[in-house]
Formats: sequence, C-alpha cells, structure tokens
Amino acid sequence: MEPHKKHSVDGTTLHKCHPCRRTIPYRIYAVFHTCGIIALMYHHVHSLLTEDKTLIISLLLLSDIVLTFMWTTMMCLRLNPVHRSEYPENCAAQLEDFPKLDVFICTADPYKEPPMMVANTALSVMAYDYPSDKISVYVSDDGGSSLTLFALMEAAKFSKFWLPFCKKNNVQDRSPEVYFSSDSHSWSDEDEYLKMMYEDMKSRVEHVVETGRVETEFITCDQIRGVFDLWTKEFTRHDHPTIIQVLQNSETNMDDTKKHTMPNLIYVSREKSKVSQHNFKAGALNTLLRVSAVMTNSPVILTLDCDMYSNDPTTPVRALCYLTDPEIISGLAYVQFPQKFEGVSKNDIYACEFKRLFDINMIGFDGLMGPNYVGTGCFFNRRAFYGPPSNFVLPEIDELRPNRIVDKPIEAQNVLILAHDVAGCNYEHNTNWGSKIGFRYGTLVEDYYTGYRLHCERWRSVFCSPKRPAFCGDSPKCLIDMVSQQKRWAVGLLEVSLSRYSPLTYGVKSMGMLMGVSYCQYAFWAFWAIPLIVYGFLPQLALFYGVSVFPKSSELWFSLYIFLSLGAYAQDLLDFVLEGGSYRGWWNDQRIWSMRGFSSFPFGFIEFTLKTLNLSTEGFNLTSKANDDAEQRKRYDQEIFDFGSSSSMFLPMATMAIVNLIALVWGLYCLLAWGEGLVLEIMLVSFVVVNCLPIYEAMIFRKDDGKLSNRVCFLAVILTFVLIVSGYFFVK
Ligand SMILES: O=c1ccn([C@@H]2O[C@H](COP(=O)(O)OP(=O)(O)O[C@H]3O[C@H](CO)[C@@H](O)[C@H](O)[C@H]3O)[C@@H](O)[C@H]2O)c(=O)[nH]1
Ligand SMILES: [Mn+2]
Repeated sequence: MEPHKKHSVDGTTLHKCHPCRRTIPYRIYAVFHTCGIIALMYHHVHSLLTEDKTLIISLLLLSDIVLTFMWTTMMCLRLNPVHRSEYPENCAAQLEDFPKLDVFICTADPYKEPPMMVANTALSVMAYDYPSDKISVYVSDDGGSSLTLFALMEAAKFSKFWLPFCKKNNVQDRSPEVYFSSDSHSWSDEDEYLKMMYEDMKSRVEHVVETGRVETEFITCDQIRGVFDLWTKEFTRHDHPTIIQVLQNSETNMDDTKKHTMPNLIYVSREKSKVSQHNFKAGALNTLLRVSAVMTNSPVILTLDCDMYSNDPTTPVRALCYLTDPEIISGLAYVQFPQKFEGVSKNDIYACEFKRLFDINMIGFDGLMGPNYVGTGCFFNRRAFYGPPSNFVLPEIDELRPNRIVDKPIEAQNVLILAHDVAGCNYEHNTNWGSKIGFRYGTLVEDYYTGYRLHCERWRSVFCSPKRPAFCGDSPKCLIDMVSQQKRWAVGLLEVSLSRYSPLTYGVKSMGMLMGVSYCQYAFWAFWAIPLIVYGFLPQLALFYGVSVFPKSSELWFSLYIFLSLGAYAQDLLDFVLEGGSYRGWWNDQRIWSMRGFSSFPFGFIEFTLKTLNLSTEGFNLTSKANDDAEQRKRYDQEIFDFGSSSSMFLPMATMAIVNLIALVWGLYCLLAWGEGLVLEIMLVSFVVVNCLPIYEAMIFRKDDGKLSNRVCFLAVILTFVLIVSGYFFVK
C-alpha cells in the first residue's frame, strides 16, 4: 500500500494512509548520527591500537557496537512511519455481507486470571455491534478449571439480558464490570435491575472460586450439568481429557426479549497429558483454530487474552475496512490493534504501557510490511495460517480447510466428535501444525514469532489505532511481576534470535533488509544488557582508580560523545512525545529500560542458556492479574516503587546503584580537591544516580513492605566491595 493512498470500493472510501511529518527531518538527522557513529568507531579502533587499556576499550567497543546495532534497528522503523484512518460507517453499509467472526479467548489459571475477568472479556465481545448470529466466541482454558467453566455458564445466562440492554441503550462500555463501576452516567431502573443481576452473578462466581469447587445446587442449567462430572479425582490441569461445551448456540438460543439470536459461546479445554508437549499459548490457539474450523470456520478470527476486554463495540467493523477491501485482502494476514492498559498509574512508573512497542514502533512497521503480532487484539484472515499467499499448505484433513463452508449445526453429534478429536494432545504428531500451519512453536513469545514467520511468508499486516482504545487490558502492577514478564519475553526472543530463523539471517533474506533489521530490535532485545552493564560498572570502577575511559573535556571526541548520547536520547523523547506520551512518562520509561538491563535481560540470558543445556524447564509464567493486595495497590497509585519480594533479580541493580553512588561521591571529591576531573564519567554517573533515586530510597529510608529486602541490600554491599577490589586488577 503506497502512502497517501485512498482505498475505495464502489466510490466509498474504506481507509486512508498518511505518512508522518517527521519522516524527512528524521532521515536527515540519521545521516549526521551515522557519521558520528563512524567517527566513534574510528576513535575506538585507534585507541585500541595505540593505548594499552585493551580490556577497557574492547568492552566499550563491544557495547558501542550493540548500541549502534540497536540504534540502526530503530532507525529502520523511523524511515517511513505512517498513520491510518478508516471509515467504518462506509463499511457498515454492507451489513448483510459481513463475514462470520470467530473470537478466541485464552485463559490458563483461575487464580491468576479470575474467572470473572474471563467472563467480562467474553461478554464484551459477545455484545459487539455485529450480527449476533455471525459471532462465535471460543474460550480456551489451559487451566482446565471447572471454576472458569462455571463463570462462563453464568455469563451465558447473563448475556441474554446484557446484550439486548446494550443494543437498546447504545451502551459503549460492553464489559459489564466497566459499565457498572463507572460513574459517568445516570442510573435508570433498568440499569439498577441489571446491575443487581450482575452483582448476583459475580458473587456466585466469586463464592465458587473461593471455595474452589462448583457445588451442584449452583448449577442452574440442566443441559450442562453432566459436564461437571468430568472433573473426577484423577483430573489435574496437566492431565485431563478434552472438554468442549457449547454454552450458547446461536441457532437455538434467543435473548430475553425473544427478538435477537445470541452468539455462540463455546468452552474448550484441550486434552493434556504429562508426556506430550502442549506448547503453551500457541498450542492452545492451534487447538482453537482446529475446533473452530470444525464448528464454524469463520474467515475472520479475533485473538484475545482473557485480560483484554473490548472497549468499543464497533471494532470488528473497523477491522473489516481492511479485511473486506478486495484490493488488499489476498495478501493481508492480520489487522493489529495496539494493547492499551487500564489502571496504569499516572506516569506509568513501571513503563508497562510499552509505548515504543505498541505505538511508536507499530507505525514504523506499518510503513514497511505491517506491524508485528502482539498476541491479543488482532483480527486474522484465517487463510493466513495455511501457508504463504501464493502457496496454500493443505491441512491433514479436509474439514480443516480454511475456505470450507460449514453446513452442520455446531452441536451435531459428528461435529462434536471431530472437535474432540482435533483437540487431543497427540493430534499434532506428524502434522504441519506449529511449523507450517497455524501459530508457530518453539518460543515463549509465540505472538512475535508467528507474526514474524507470516511476514517472512510475505503476508502483510495493518496497524489500526483508533482514538477510543479498541481493547483494554491488564499490565503488571509491581516490580517483580514486571521484571518476570520481561524475563519471559527475553528468553522467548532469544529462542528466536539464536535459532535458524533468526531475523538477522533468515528474516533479512525473506523480508528484505528493512523489515528484517527492524525485527531484530526485539529479537536481540536481551543484548541491551551488554552496554547497560558495561556503562553501569566500568567507568565507575575506573573513576575510583583515577583511570579515564572517556575523552577529556578539552578533546574534540568529548563533543562527539555528547552529540551521540544527547541525540539518541532526544530522539527517543521526541518519538515518545509525538505519539502522545508525557515527559515524566518518558523519564520513567528510560529508567525502567535501564533497570531491565540489570534484571530481566541478564537473567533471561542465564535462563536461556540453562534451557538450551536442558538444565531448566521454565515455562510460561503467567502474569498475575489478581491485584488484591490493597497496600501494594496503594503504593502503585502513589507511584512508589515496590521491591516487595526478596528476589535475586534485584541484586545486580542494587549493586549498580551503590557502585554509582560511591563513584559519584569520589569523583566529585577529586574534582573539588584537585580542580580537575573526569567530566564525562561524572556526568554519566550523576545521570545514573538520579535514575537510581527510588532504589536508594527503598534501601535506606523505607519501612513498608515494598522496600528492598535486607538480604538483597546486604548482598549488594558485599558485591560492591568485591567489585571495587577486583576492579583494581583489571582497571589499573
Ligand atoms: O500455557 C499457557 C500460557 C498462557 N496462556 C495465555 O496467554 C495469555 C498471555 O499471558 P500473560 O500472562 O497475560 O502474559 P503477558 O506477558 O501479559 O502477555 C504478552 O506476552 C505473551 C507472550 O509472552 C503474549 O502471548 C500475550 O499476548 C502478550 O500480551 C493469557 O491469556 C494466558 O491465559 C495460555 O493460554 N496457555
Ligand atoms: Mn497479559
């Protein structure tokens, strides 16, 4: 799609694409920055040959190579960013011809992902402004939990009232939890009545979750009473048969007013066995792909995480502006919406909004071949899972062909039998699932990897970012959750970058230079650890021993350092602010990025190594979405860092903070005592110290549960001592 191009069908415009105005200045700046980098590399090589600080200079050179590489990947995404707008009202004219829509919702643990949250997510999509009989919602429960099934059974009942209510009153918040807890509207009697019904259901579900079992008197729906008997004594989440339960059928179920049909709602918990691989979320999604192919086989698929409810009922029509455009559909794999989060603190202290990931880089990718897939809020063209646009890969059985027309009711006996069959844990043996068909296996970041492989097959994608967020989700709300999530991503990304499908080799070959290198920014994400750790310790230790690692302020190279670092930071800030971020938000973002460099990334490296050597079997650690610690919640809202667990992940950053503080004191002392000092080193150290202020606070001044544990502080002091002593041998 060329920039500035309008796409119209029969004279009505469906969508437009506008290049960003910053493109030209960015390209000009890139030329200067590149010259600067070349000069710096020359400087390093020259010093390496003429000076005798080989170790120090080699480490700096290595770091700067990584920084240069990362900057290049960002530059590729800054070459042609585009914004898009779409015109759903023009698309809505063809209501009759809307394609069927299958929605996939993933959940995996009723205690980390409260069933009520899953129910709300399901209700919010069932209530889309879209022909109800064309929507089918499939919930995949990897936790194999009767509690989740119970919540969905209740949701199905409630939806018969909720859906007509939303449509009649044109409610915008179609997640009942959001609607009933908002105070931006006045309450009618009908509202009150529905709210009561909702609260009733909520208390039943929460009661069941609390007691941990579904008692028979709670099961009001006779048709599905039997299914709960499947949870026998031998049933565990890692070992159980397939459960597929149709909770609502659009052919037979009407809403409360008997005017509208209801969407399909289907609960799926795939068969699990300890001895066969389940491939985490990618495996769950592939099961849904097959089960839905057997039951409804809709051409459009929306994937959602259970924590991402729909925040705008018109979203599917918006996606259709692209997915029904005959000019592009044959090559279009998916339409990705950004992940937006609710309840984020004012300045986002843990940088969990991921502005770079979900906004800034997205528009950059969109000007090339399209955004990467981020696991949720994405409308797929079903065909995209079956090989490249020009080269259809046949599934092993006819019933799974993406273009097959389904002509049997979803509850027909043989449909259900086949659905159970394709959800079996051994079904994928000797098939192309996970390698050539469906979501791709082999990494903990199935989303990134699947999108990447689709782009390698020369599929395209589109980024759609409407003003009103289309989906709202949950993000980590304490530090340990954040660093653990990031560690999982780091491991998953290393699994891609160091495989034979690395974007640097395979990617560049199959998608071209720009896309391939852009994809490297994530793939080599953990490599940020190298420059961060080197710059966090090396100049500081050198400072102790009066050794200069950077040019003196009188040298010309000094200005080069200032230009490159200020330039890179300023451009990062500019990206952030131009895409709607705040200055404080940016400050927090860069701080968290450097903290990850001392926690998630190095620990990700270690875990990846252990995994490769078969010494660890770490899987997919779910992020907890049950924030029920009130104290912790309060600290988060007040933007006070929460180090609340005594994890060794905090040790390197605590050590780094202490080393920098001592270095700063010592450096300033030298500067004052002798009137000359290592200016660049002191500037760097001061910047780090300012960034570390919350860490010092958590070490010394705080008494609450969120402070840095004594064990970590103690170890950090010892480690600092060891570093300083050993610094004598390699710095001097
Ligand atoms: O074995 C598993 C593990 C996870 N999930 C689901 O995967 C989703 C994402 O898990 P979450 O703990 O919320 O991880 P996040 O780090 O928040 O998720 C981001 O990163 C993941 C990849 O690591 C992507 O799958 C997600 O879409 C993306 O939002 C949830 O709906 C889970 O229920 C499963 O279905 N089966
Ligand atoms: Mn999540």
